[in-house]
Amino acid sequence: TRTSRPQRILKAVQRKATVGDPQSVITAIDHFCRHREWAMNVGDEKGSILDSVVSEVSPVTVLELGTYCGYSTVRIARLLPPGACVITLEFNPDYAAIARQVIQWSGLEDKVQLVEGASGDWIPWMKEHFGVQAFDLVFLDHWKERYLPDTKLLEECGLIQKGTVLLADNVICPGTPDYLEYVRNSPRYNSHYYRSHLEYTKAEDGLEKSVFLGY
Ligand SMILES: C[S@@+](CC[C@H](N)C(=O)[O-])C[C@H]1O[C@@H](n2cnc3c(N)ncnc32)[C@H](O)[C@@H]1O
Ligand SMILES: O=C(c1ccccc1)c1ccc(O)c(O)c1[N+](=O)[O-]
Ligand SMILES: [Mg+2]
Repeated sequence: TRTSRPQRILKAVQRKATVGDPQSVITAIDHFCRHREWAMNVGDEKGSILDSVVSEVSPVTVLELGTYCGYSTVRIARLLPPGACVITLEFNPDYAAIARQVIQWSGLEDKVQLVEGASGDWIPWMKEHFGVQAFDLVFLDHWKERYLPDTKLLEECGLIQKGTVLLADNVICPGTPDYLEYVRNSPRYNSHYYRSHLEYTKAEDGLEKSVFLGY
């Protein structure tokens, strides 16, 4: 086919959403993915859980691992107070290019720092390059086998401190068994499972929220 799925998602946003209205961008993507083509956004059902965790944490600095088209980036950024921001990492340049346009359409570009690159390469530079002391919230939603190594890397880099909240998508489907075992068995995390469904489907999935308790 001529266009990619992310390009078709962007078209749906440009056709159906209002510039500067993040909710209309979210609604347009969810409608497209539910009625036209499934896509791996966190979606509306798990997205509502994400919203409640963001509101509860009211973070100043958020790290998102895996941007794709920017759907969850917009969900997070629309809830951030002035001065707060989300740094989102995406290593696929085509996806990053679409996400920039989706984020721009939502009018939230001032609250978002989209970094084109791999989490493993960029996490060690977060302090130096972005002046981040520690993250208040990390949303893990990139390739599932990277959840555990990147969590350990964040710990080693001192980017996870007492009170930092990790929120992980897809802990059931496709599943992140090694990550789940780690956060649920570690004495340094307090974990809770939010049962839900794989985006736009009836399959079980859920989010795992893990609060770092400090060393
Ligand atoms: C499920 S999609 C993200 C969906 C997005 N969080 C949402 O809910 O709208 C996963 C994305 O992570 C990206 N990705 C996977 N591994 C990565 C890594 N190590 N560093 C940066 N991006 C990565 C993929 O290219 C893909 O776009
Ligand atoms: O891995 C997939 C996947 C596997 C196979 C086909 C399509 C997607 C997936 C499915 C649902 C998600 O919410 C998600 O974040 C991902 N992902 O790629 O990171
Ligand atoms: Mg996901």
